[in-house]
Amino acid sequence: MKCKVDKSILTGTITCPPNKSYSHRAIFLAAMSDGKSTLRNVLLSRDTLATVNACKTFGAKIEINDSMVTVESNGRIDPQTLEIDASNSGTTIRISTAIASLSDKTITLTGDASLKKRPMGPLLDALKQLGVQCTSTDGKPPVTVKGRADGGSTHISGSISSQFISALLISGPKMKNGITLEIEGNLVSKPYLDSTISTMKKFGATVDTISPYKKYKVSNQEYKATDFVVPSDFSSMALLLSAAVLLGEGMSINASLGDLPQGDREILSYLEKLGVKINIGEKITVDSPKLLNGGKFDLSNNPDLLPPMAILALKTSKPIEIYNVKHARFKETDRIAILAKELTKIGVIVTENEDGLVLESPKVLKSAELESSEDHRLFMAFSIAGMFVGNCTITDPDSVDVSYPTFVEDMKKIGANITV
Ligand SMILES: O=C(O)C1=C[C@@H](OP(=O)(O)O)[C@@H](O)[C@H](O)C1
Ligand SMILES: C=C(OP(=O)(O)O)C(=O)O
Repeated sequence: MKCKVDKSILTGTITCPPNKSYSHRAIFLAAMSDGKSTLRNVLLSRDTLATVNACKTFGAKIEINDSMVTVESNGRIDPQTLEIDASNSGTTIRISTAIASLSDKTITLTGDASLKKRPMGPLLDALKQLGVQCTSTDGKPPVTVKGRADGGSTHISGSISSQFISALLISGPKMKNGITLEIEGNLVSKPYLDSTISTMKKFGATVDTISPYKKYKVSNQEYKATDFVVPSDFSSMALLLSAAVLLGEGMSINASLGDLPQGDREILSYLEKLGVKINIGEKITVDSPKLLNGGKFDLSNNPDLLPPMAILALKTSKPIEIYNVKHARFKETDRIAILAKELTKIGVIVTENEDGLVLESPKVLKSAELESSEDHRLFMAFSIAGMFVGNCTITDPDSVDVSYPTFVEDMKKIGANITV
């Protein structure tokens, strides 16, 4: 499927969707807690519904009423079926794989064509050290695990994904010996570990940080059912902020920021460095210069900011250099390669490096068909870029149901010329 986008001026208020990462965590931890948890402002998307289905498989009773989700559980992991389909969600399959290893049944975990290309090896190697039998398809899904994970000491590479570590921390309290986890090399996407530990704390579990992002100890302990409010999602907001910078005239963003840590809040400092003034009041607005400053950006901690940062090259006076984000190649797609190829089509001057991109403003803007390869963040970024260039076609609009199902209708309400 494709959609057409044309030059647009965005005016009015748009509401940022709930945070996908915290929605996943709250559902998983509630499913591991004895009692009833009430989760509010939960993101309901293809990814988080995959987590709901996984948790129902683990034995939790889950009811969804608009954005309020109630989860009832006895806290035990008792798989009702022997297969979990995580659809397009890396977070779901990584965390579900560790939780599934808490039972003594052989559980298969799989996903869609994109997910079947995403690495699982480091997590499986770490689980084997904890007494779990694991198989994979050349290090990728479908994978199988057979517990019961007793726990103990394990080590894992941090160079590909923080989700492997989040998965082990989350399942640690349920292992009779707890876990001591050592992370080898430099951990990518560090802030997501802070999100994991913060959410675990909300559900009554403590993590002993022996050395931040290097070594953790989690003792055997019970999760406690609780009420949880999901904040707005800075990863999605980054796309709306880039839209405001490129297309906004009187555009504002509604968001409930909360106080839970979000690594992608860094988008605010990156935009300030580019010369954009951010106004955070009842709503969020931006004052953008005609041309941005350019600059160098280490996105090791913020891989999902790559698409919204890359399209800002459409109006930069100096190059935007993005580096230290090789792990963006292991998302729904190889985002570095696709951004390089597709943004070149509309005139952006792109140099692709192994760990990032150098992007210079177009000399001449060119309309084109941009292929998002069913990657939700690429579709949204390319749509915004297409509204700046004009007369573009963008493939795979349905991909947004993964993280921002109302993106097209919300954007149209503030003036986006986008026709699916
Ligand atoms: O833990 C999470 O919720 C996520 C972690 C990040 O992945 P990596 O840790 O694999 O970089 C991020 O890209 C993803 O969108 C969500
Ligand atoms: C990569 C993403 O999520 P996941 O890893 O959960 O698929 C994303 O939301 O961009």
